[in-house]
Amino acid sequence: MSLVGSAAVLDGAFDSIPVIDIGDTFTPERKAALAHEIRNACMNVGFFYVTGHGIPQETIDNLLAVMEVYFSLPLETKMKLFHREFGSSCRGYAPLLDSNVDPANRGDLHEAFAAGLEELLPKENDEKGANDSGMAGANVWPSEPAGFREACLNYCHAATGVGKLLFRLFALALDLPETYFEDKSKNSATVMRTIHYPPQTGPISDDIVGVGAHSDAQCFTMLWQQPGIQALQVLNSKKQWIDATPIPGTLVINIGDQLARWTNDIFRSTVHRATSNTGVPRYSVPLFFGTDYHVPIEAIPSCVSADRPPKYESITAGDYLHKRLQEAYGSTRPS
Ligand SMILES: O=C(O)CCC(=O)C(=O)O
Ligand SMILES: [Fe+2]
Repeated sequence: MSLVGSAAVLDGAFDSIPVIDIGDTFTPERKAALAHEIRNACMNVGFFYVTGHGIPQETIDNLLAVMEVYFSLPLETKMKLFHREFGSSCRGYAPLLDSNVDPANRGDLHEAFAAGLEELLPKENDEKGANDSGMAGANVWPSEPAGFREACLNYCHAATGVGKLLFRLFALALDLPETYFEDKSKNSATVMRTIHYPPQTGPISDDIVGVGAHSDAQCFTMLWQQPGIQALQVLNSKKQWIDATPIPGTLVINIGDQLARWTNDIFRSTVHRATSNTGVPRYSVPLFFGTDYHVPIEAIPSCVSADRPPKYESITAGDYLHKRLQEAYGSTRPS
């Protein structure tokens, strides 16, 4: 069935999130079968877990270990890299209640540290800062704990490899050449956020939650979430919150608003939130994958028909992201 035809029958009334093994992409047949599974997940749910992603457990364990130490540092130490000093929420430290993605919320009850992809051995002339424009710029790194930068970058490099594979599978899922997104995401605006949610107890309140109901702004997100702690929930078309229970060894992938725009909403950018009242801290690590700053986001022809005309105006990825970050960080009411 055509993409537009399939979209008409899938209604987003899911009650579970599919698990897809991406470990075997060695033959064109296997890739095509995987792309089909991914297409269904993106059209009906907008979320799926992946197994077989190949990120070594040691890389994840090392990252969690440095995150725990980093977030336990005194606030004034972390505030030395306050992201508002650099004018980019994609770099540096964001304290509790700094962002607010849901206007009905009082602020997002988490603190985070953000960085982009860079080589482990810093280059003398880093082209990234020059090329990424407002989306990124050079990273900033805390001087403690030792090994923080290496642990973050090791994870970021491994996860970016998975992201590149997913971009290829998304292209196949959209009946496009496998490399469709490759030249559009060369200098990709990958942003990694390490997040700490402090312990919250009592009933879940919509007034102050870990991260309020939102959809993600970039093309797609790859999330590592701490095993054993339920927090992430995904909204279906019946307005029910479906738990995205952590499954050890998996990553959670979700479509963001830019890919929804590319696909004329055939791929769903599904609203989600994270909140936990377990009384223990929680850590998670989303990586947001986008295209390069000047790439125009406009409906892919296979996602358009006479019955489904383009829903969105063309906008560059950079301008779009800039607007969304203003909304999330500009409307913060810190108390
Ligand atoms: O921490 C989580 O489980 C989700 C985080 C999230 O949705 C985000 O950062 O966009
Ligand atoms: Fe999100």
